[in-house]
Amino acid sequence: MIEADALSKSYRRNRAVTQLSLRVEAGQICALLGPNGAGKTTTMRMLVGLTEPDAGSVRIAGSPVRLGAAVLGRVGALIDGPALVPHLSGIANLRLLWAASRRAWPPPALDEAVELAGLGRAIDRKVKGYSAGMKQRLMLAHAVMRSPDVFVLDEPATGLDPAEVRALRQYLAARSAAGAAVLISSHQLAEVQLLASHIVVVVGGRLVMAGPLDDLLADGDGSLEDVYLALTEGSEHAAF
Ligand SMILES: Nc1ncnc2c1ncn2[C@@H]1O[C@H](COP(=O)(O)OP(=O)(O)OP(=O)(O)O)[C@@H](O)[C@H]1O
Repeated sequence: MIEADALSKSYRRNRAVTQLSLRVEAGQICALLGPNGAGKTTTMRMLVGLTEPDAGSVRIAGSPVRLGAAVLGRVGALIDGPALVPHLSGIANLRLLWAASRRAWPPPALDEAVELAGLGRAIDRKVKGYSAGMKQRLMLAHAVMRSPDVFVLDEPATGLDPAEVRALRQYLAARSAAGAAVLISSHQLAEVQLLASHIVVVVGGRLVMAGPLDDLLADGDGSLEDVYLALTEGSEHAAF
């Protein structure tokens, strides 16, 4: 469903991503892992047309991706978050963001999205009174309310409490079981180990490992943290 081929992106002379290819098939939950500055967000932005690659290509469900491409209507993306309007309520913000799709309100999975966001009656309160976690949950609702079958989520669990993290994990597991392709970035390796079927590790903008989680864990003592730290050891500062 998600196919990225040889993506490269530089910011001035800083090579953020170099020749990166990855695949996420229907039914897979793929975790994109790497140290700070490894190029995860840049990669995800290229996958959904927010950043144009210098080289390489992206296809989703077989269609080339560029900003405004129709296929992006199938994608639930959480990257940097949409700009929220502080003086509008949570639900009014969702309505405003949905208006960009030029489809009739409400979106197909609005109820599910609002429930996942767990904002309760706060959905009708102004966003300027929201905590960081509440804003994150509203942005999550924005990503899922269109009932996407492709997910590109950059650190979606940031600011969520344990119950919300579990609800998100269960939601994504159910969606992937129903045939969705999910790509998620995270630094929470214990959570990733519970959620992901596949792992992609990037360091300094380059792919260092990709494959099924079970294969990755088979050689060690079963800890994703140990495997990940061995793969990325000494690289933390190389990315800066
Ligand atoms: N808009 C930008 N302008 C200039 N440099 C950028 C920009 N966005 C990212 N970079 C640089 O590109 C590299 C990759 O950054 P990116 O945000 O993709 O990494 P990341 O893996 O998502 O990091 P983190 O785990 O901290 O979120 C870094 O060196 C970063 O400083």
